Amino acid sequence: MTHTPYSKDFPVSWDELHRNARALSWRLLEMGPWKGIVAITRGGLVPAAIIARELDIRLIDTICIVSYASKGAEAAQHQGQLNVLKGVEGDGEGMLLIDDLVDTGKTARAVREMLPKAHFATIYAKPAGKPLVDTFITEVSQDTWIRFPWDMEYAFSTPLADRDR
Ligand SMILES: O=P(O)(O)OC[C@H]1O[C@H](OP(=O)(O)OP(=O)(O)O)[C@H](O)[C@@H]1O
Ligand SMILES: O=c1[nH]c(=O)c2nc[nH]c2[nH]1
Ligand SMILES: [Mg+2]
Repeated sequence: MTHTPYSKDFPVSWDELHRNARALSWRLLEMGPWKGIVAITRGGLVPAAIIARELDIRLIDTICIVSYASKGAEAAQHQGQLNVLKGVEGDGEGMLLIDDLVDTGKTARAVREMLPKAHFATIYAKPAGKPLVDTFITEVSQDTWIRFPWDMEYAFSTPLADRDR
């Protein structure tokens, strides 16, 4: 087992994610109008779809970027080099830049440089990344790993009394 900075798990259900994405939509609606959305793949895709539906936005583009390993639950908690597979044209004026979360802020810093005039919004923010986000809904501690519903499935839960403590 390799060491990661994450000691807490924060599982998020589809219901909870939907509710938070709608709460974010309410905030963004008041700040609009918006010309379109740039979703940061892949984590930003689901929040972007919900926000686009709520704000009636039809123009949706992507920045395709990867920084955390994707093979296996533990490997996923290790950040590597940022790899931008696809960018977007322009400076982001009037556009919403949407991601699921900011953690260290490394991804946020890179996308803000690419689209300096865009409004950057996420559902979740950890303290190190928080200053880089214009609007977010829920803060979690830096040592928390958020488990998104698309990364989980229903499984047996070991009773608390049987777990190593
Ligand atoms: O603030 P940071 O430390 O840079 O981390 C945040 C980024 O990490 C995750 O993406 P990831 O690179 O794992 O790719 P994915 O969206 O395809 O899961 C998440 O969706 C954010 O985009
Ligand atoms: O699913 C995820 N949960 C997280 O807490 C996180 N931080 C960076 N990248 C992440 N991906
Ligand atoms: Mg991502």
